[in-house]
Amino acid sequence: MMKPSLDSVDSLLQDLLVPSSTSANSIWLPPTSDHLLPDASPPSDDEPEQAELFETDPPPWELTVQEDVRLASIVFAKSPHGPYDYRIPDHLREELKPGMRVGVPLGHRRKATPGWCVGIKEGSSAHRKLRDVTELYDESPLCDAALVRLVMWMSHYYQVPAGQVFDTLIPSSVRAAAGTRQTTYFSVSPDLTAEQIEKLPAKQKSVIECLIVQKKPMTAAELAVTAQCTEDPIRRLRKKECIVPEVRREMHTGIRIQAQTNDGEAKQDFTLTPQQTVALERINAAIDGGRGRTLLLHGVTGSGKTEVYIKAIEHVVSQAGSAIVMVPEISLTPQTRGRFESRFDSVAVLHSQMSPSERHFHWQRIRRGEVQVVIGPRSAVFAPLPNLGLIVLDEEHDTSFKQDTQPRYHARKVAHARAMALGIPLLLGSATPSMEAWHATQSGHAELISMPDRVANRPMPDVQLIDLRIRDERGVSGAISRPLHAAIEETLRDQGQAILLLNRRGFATTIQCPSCGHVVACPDCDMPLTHHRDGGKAMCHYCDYTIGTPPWCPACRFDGIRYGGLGTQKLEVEAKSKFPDAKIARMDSDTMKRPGSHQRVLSEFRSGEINLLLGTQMIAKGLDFPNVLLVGVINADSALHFPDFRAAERTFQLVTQVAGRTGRGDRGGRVIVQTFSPEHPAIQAASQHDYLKFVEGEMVNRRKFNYPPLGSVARIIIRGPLEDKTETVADAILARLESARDLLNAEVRILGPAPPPIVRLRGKYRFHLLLQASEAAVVGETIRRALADFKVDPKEDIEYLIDIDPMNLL
Ligand SMILES: Nc1ncnc2c1ncn2[C@@H]1O[C@H](COP(=O)(O)OP(=O)(O)OP(=O)(O)O)[C@@H](O)[C@H]1O
Ligand SMILES: [Zn+2]
Repeated sequence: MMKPSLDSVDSLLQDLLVPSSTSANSIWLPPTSDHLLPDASPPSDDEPEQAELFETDPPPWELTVQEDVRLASIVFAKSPHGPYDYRIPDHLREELKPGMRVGVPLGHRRKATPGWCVGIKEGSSAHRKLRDVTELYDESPLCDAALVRLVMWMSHYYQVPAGQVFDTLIPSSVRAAAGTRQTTYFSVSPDLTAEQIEKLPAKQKSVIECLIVQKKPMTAAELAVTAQCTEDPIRRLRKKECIVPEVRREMHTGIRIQAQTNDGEAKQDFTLTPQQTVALERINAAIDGGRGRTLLLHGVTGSGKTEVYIKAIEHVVSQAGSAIVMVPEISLTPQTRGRFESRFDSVAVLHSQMSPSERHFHWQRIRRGEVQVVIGPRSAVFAPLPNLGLIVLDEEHDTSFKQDTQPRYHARKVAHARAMALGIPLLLGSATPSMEAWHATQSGHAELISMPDRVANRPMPDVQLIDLRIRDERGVSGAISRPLHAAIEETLRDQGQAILLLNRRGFATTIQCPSCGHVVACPDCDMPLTHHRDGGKAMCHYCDYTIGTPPWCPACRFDGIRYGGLGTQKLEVEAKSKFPDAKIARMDSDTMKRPGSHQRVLSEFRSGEINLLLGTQMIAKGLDFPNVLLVGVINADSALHFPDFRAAERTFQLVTQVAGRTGRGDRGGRVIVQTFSPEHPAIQAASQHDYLKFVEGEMVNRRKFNYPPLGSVARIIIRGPLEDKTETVADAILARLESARDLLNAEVRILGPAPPPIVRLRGKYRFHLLLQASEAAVVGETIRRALADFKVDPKEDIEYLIDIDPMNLL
């Protein structure tokens, strides 16, 4: 039998799902297909070909009967990935639907292989050897037809097996039915006659009468209590088939919807500002328009975007619709939750600290249509709301919306695909829109809505740049410069609150021997270890490798080893000694490990128990505290010199966002930014609150090199335990990419293979290749062609990963 031709599968999908538009940026193009999958059958080259042994063609008189078979396309998470066709046996004909899990024979495997049904069609098995679907694992589909199409689109676009996308889309807690148990209910057999009942022994008779009176199926335990008997008569009735069992899967009663949370912020409802009113009108018009479109709400920090989202969702809910709101995980603060929970009857908040049964419970509620608003991080984009009317992506520029493991999807991109397929608006919101979103507004793929002013006529805070190259500015010791020191003192004196940003955790970021120069590094990643004061640990921030901090140099035994570089722990020590009366809290991923720690610190900050909050970018986003009179940025350049074309964009966003945490009340606010590069355009623009100036300048840089959003980039990472073997595979991939490019006559620039900035990670050597072209489809097709049947010898333990639209080039 023939192997399915990948080319044909591929080009079909390509035609179906990615319209070959000539528009500049296919990032914004929707999947638009109602179709499902092309024909294919599982590979069987490892099986003896039946045709060689027998005559398999059916005799002509059987052909007509065979025309009428129903086929299911099945995909798998592990190789081979499918889709392959299977015959649906008669007893599953009515039950099996796309979006369900099945078990099918695959190759020589003894046990049924689990897979997902992605399509059903009528067909003929006359000329093909088809095997049957043997198991059906779900009673109803785990995702509807629209989500199945989204899976197929993601699989195609991100070049990930559809089975793996399903496993991402449907949480494992749902697949495992976490928090449920099977219960057997009994009802009276319909065949049981009154005469037969009369003849039953007394106990059994009373059980039957019980069931008749109650008019509903009951469990054995319930029956025993109601009929006041042991379980023995029930067992006997069951054996005689006088009562029939029915197994149901039910949620534990133990799971409760989490109590509504709030950090103490008073409930609000205000009249909208004129800018908010206009924004809302335009969003509502899009909701009513019934077409898929993207809107970018560019509102400066403190312009009241959240209120606009809430009002727009109220509009959706008033028409019996529902909405998804995605926020960076870190903005899932009690404040955000509280604002939504106080305005809607039923909100489901999804977050990473949920237990599997909680997650499953919410998923079921969402699917049953009991939830109006789902709030969560990027994975909320898959929430199975039945009447979805709006998707909101708040802080759309945030890098946490890109998943950094397979499938490496971006929530913005997937949300766009889902919204367009459903014909509903996608609302992106940010004070510092990503270059991608901005470009979309400039190229006509998204509508721009601006809110250039803060609510209540509040001014943007003044920003003062401190040039750290000048000794007088820098101050004598420590990380807090003289002017910042004075400003903190003044703020504390005025009973105000201050926020200090330092985007590095730990105490010291390098541990180096001043005698021989040895730097203590991770044996698996070659990156310097960070010294953490609590517990005296030296940790790798890339793989969590941890040792006790060495008291002397491991290389030359010199005992004056030095801790260099500055982390939040060290800043905390400095702040405590410089401001002994201040109540200081540190917020970074080390102090925020325990569930609820976030909420605790933020409530204490709101109540004023804490007046100096310092931390990593965690404190830079979304927080809205009116009494914050000062924001200090300890080192604005920390992200500026990364080898990444987005370094300037990230710096601009971080500084603008953290600066935006002040001046949000009636008492005003100011910002002090310490930097070694005060003249850098990103820092200049951030200090002037000038987004337009920044994007315009940055767009020129991007255009020069055809970087996103003007072109499209993909990255292939090759990793393995031996450097030279890994490089050989990388070279082989390069050769294939080049010939695919030539074959397709595609204009694709291929860079590398080269070692990325992180040369070694978790003990694996790494190489990467970058592909660039003006259209995503061209990059994607080149990779698909090149790697369709590329296999690495499994003995060598070398992997390659495809990252479409990478957000991180380390
Ligand atoms: N129309 C209004 N009148 C008065 N206050 C308002 C109005 N709309 C919103 N606010 C308040 O203004 C503050 C800022 O709003 P919000 O937090 O939504 O800003 P934002 O645009 O999301 O800012 P950021 O991008 O910094 O997170 C909040 O305290 C909010 O309650
Ligand atoms: Zn490491």
